[in-house]
Amino acid sequence: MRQFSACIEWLFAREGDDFADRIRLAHQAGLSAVEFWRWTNKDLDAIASVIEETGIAVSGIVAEPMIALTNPANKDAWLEGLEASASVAERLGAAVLIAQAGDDLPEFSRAEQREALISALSAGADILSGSGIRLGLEPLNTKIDHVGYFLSSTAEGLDIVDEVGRPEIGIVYDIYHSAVMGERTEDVVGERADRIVHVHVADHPGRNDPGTGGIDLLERLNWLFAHGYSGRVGLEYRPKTKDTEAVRAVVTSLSA
Ligand SMILES: O=C(O)C(=O)CO
Repeated sequence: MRQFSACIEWLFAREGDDFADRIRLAHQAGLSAVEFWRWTNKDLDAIASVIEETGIAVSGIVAEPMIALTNPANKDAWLEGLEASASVAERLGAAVLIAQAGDDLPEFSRAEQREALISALSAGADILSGSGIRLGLEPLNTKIDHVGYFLSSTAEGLDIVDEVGRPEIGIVYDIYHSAVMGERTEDVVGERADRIVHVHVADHPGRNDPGTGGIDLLERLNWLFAHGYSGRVGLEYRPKTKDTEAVRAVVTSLSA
């Protein structure tokens, strides 16, 4: 059965609720996993205790600090943060850490930035080795949400992952970002679905609930699972309503 993970930065975010409350709501809605972005701004004790209470899983968190890996000067600070992020992931049972490449920096050539990225990720693989945690580099769209970001191409992200050549390093494939960039999943992923550590979905336009826009999300998910992806589907969208039933309907509509 396809497993879903609610991104509680947006889902179940009701006024006055803290993140522990959002996790409880996700559990009540029948979700088996949640994910969130930064961990340094969260009450980790409260989160750990609600995970214990509900039995829900944390699928992934973001590796901090979120500094540009495209800048070689950031490597040491990022690696130090990665160690701390991996400890938090271990504590919460999260198998995925998300890495963002950072902006395309005018003071460096594209080749220099790619080199910096590969060097940071390779050293990051040493830190994660044996932990069971995989780090996913996330391509993002540069047309709407992340103008100026270095990595908007899924194929280039996969090339970088292949150049690093370590099982600990993969990509997060966000179908929304990919579709906004005009990519077709089968063209850009090809035979490399096993390098995807996590998938995100949202519809376009609006980055709202699947079914509110024009992306063929179910077909793309079906293709990914048929071609070797076996992880969770992260519901990372801005919900149009705060209605739990709407989340359930999304899960049903994207289930195999
Ligand atoms: O920052 C974004 O837009 C993301 O997709 C984070 O996962």
